[in-house]
Amino acid sequence: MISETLWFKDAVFYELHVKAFCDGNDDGIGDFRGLINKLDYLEWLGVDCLWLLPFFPSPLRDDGYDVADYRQIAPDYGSMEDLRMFLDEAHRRGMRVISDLVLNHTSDQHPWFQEARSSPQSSKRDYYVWSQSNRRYDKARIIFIDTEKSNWTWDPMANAYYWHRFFSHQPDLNYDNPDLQRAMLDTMSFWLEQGLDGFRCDAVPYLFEREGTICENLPETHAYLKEVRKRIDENYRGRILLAEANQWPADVRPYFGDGDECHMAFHFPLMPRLFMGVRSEDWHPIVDMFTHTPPIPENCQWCLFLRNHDELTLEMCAGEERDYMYYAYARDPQMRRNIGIARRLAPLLDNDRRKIELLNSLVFTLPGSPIVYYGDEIGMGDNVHLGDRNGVRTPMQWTADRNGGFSKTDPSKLYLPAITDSVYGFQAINVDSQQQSPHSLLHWMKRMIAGRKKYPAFGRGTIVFLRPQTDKVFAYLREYRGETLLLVHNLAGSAQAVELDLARFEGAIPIEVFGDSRFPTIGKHPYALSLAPYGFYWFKLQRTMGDDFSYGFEESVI
Ligand SMILES: OC[C@H]1O[C@H](O[C@H]2O[C@H](CO)[C@@H](O)[C@H](O)[C@H]2O)[C@H](O)[C@@H](O)[C@@H]1O
Ligand SMILES: [Ca+2]
Repeated sequence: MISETLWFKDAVFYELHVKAFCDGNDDGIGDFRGLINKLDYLEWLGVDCLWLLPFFPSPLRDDGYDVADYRQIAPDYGSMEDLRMFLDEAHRRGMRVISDLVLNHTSDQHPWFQEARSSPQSSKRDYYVWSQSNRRYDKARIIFIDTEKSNWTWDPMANAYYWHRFFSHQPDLNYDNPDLQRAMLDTMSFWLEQGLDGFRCDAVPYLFEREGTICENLPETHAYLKEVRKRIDENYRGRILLAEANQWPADVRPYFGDGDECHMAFHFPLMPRLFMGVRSEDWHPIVDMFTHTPPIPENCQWCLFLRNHDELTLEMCAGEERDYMYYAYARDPQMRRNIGIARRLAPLLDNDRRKIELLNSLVFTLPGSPIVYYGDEIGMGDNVHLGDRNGVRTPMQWTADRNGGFSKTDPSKLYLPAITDSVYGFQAINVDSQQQSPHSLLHWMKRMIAGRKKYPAFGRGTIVFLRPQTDKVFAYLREYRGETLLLVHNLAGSAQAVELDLARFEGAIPIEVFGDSRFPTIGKHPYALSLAPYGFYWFKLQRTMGDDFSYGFEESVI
């Protein structure tokens, strides 16, 4: 029996920013009331869990990742009552909701920091990391290299330097302080009591600092996360922790612990390799990444994504690979941010519907749970001229009406301008028109979400990569409790013929799952398929009488 506490292994996630989704009071900023009005849409789409970006009071110098109060809601987004109503309505529709938990740092406007800087005697002084020297921890890299010159900033009021891994207005919290540790655990409980189903734990590798190390992934961080998990297991079973650790898989693996730390973690390095694989028409970069991915405990899951609210990060790409990604996907320097590319999915893929479907098919069928970034289900565009990462955070496009149906306010009052260009503007790309067209990308995404949810093997199964002669055809098997799926993707922009060694499945009938059509029975000889440019198949291998499907080939559990 599938355990309900492992729901996240079968779930399709959907990431959204409250402020960007729907404006319920027409002041130009999205809010919980607006979001409630759109829950029917999300239920219709079929997603299982919403991930909300930070919705707490904030000076918004890092779009809410600079938290000024951990226990309130930013007034622009609504009240606590609105949040509770939203959670009830989401839960009533069978959807779960997780939010960001910004553990590593606060805004410099947080009362803790204001108090801490005011006096060395303040009870909050030790909540932050202070020094008289800016040379400590000098092995730690600077993450936002496009804006920051140092991880230390001098505070004239405190008469000391304070430590920050991100923007200088985001002082790092000091996890060596037991009171701070407790305060953050209590913050977590506070939101779980309101009904949240878990957290995306922002920037988890950086919680502790130790001299002589790079100050990432330290044992102390894992010990603290185990405490966090313990509190969840003891009091909030079924809620989850999703680690945001932009690291190599071997360094992310410890965030799962022995199944006693985070339930999920993003697979950051896989993401650019999916784009590389399609651009170079070669499955090797993708499969290589899985060979670098250690097995994880059975009660854990990877989170797979194509795009999110940040730049398409290239932190986990070495020199040549990074150069290739910039060359392939961001020739215009305006598209680059920090170490990455600030573009949405559709423009990255030249708005080529075939490539958009192909890449989505990969994140929906490789081991892990997929996350869809709001707007990517309709192929929304971006605006590279907006600062920071704002170009991919513009208002959701609902209709062809004023402001794309996001808000009735004067367009000049929107928190960010809506996309209006002739290709991606809301007049051309919106939910309303795509809902009316059965062949739209939106309907296709809905069908794919439903298709994935029919087969537990996607969320729970083993994977075996087939190695066809051609580099252009990426094929693999997913297997779970006797259910075998065969996935075949043509990474090339030209039609391909392929022969797959499926002799072990002799007698089985591949059923193409979207059309429910039977393909020729698998025989002793290589199985021949032809694929359209960027085409792909999802097959269920249907047994015939007497098949036991015990193949004896090596299975890799990822
Ligand atoms: O709160 C600071 C930042 O935290 C997350 O950052 C992550 O995104 C960065 C890219 O923008 C990435 O380089 C870093 O490794 C991550 O921790 C959050 O997603 C950001 O929006 C936020 O600015
Ligand atoms: Ca509003």
